[in-house]
Amino acid sequence: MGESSICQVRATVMLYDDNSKRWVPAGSESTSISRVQIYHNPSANTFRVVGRKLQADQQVVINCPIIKGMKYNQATPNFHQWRDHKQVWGLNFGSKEDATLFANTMTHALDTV
Ligand SMILES: CCOC(=O)[C@@H]1C[C@@H](CC)[C@@H]2C=C[C@H]3CCN(C(=O)[C@@H]4CC[C@H]5C=C[C@]6(CCCN6C(=O)[C@H](Cc6ccccc6Cl)NC(C)=O)C(=O)N54)[C@@H]3C(=O)N12
Repeated sequence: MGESSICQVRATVMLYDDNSKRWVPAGSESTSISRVQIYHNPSANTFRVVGRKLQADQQVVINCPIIKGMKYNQATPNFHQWRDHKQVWGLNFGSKEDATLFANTMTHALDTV
C-alpha cells in the first residue's frame, strides 16, 4: 500500500532565510504558485508535505515529513508556517479556504503520527 494524497491546495512555498531575515521562494528563484499536497502512507502511518510548481517543469519545491510534536503556526489566515530540523517553511495560500483545508489536514496528521 503506497502513499495517497489526502489534501491538495495551492500555495506559494517559502523558506525563511535567517541571514537576510527574509522569506524567499522555495525552489528556483521565481515566486510562483505550487500545488501542495499532504501524502499519507497508511501502512507506515507517516505523512509528508509535497509541493510541485504549477509551471511546466513541476519542480518539487518541498518534500517535508510531518514529525510528531511539530508545531504548526497559523501566523495569519493565509500564511502558515512550521520548523523542520534545519529550516522554517511558510505557505502563502491562494485562498483562505485552502489555508483552512490544509491546516485541518495538518492538524489531523499531527494528531495521528
Ligand atoms: C505582511 C508582510 O509580510 C511580509 O513581508 C513577509 C512575507 C510574507 C509571505 C511571502 C510573510 C507573511 C506573513 C507574515 C506573518 C508574520 N511574518 C513573519 O515573518 C514574522 C514576523 C517576525 C518574523 C520573525 C520570525 C519568524 C520568521 C522565522 C520563524 N518566525 C517566527 O516567528 C516563528 C513562528 C513559529 C511559531 C511557532 C511554531 C513555528 C513557527 Cl515557524 N517563531 C518561532 C519561535 O520559531 C516569523 O514568522 N516572523 C510573516 C511575514 O513577515 N511575511
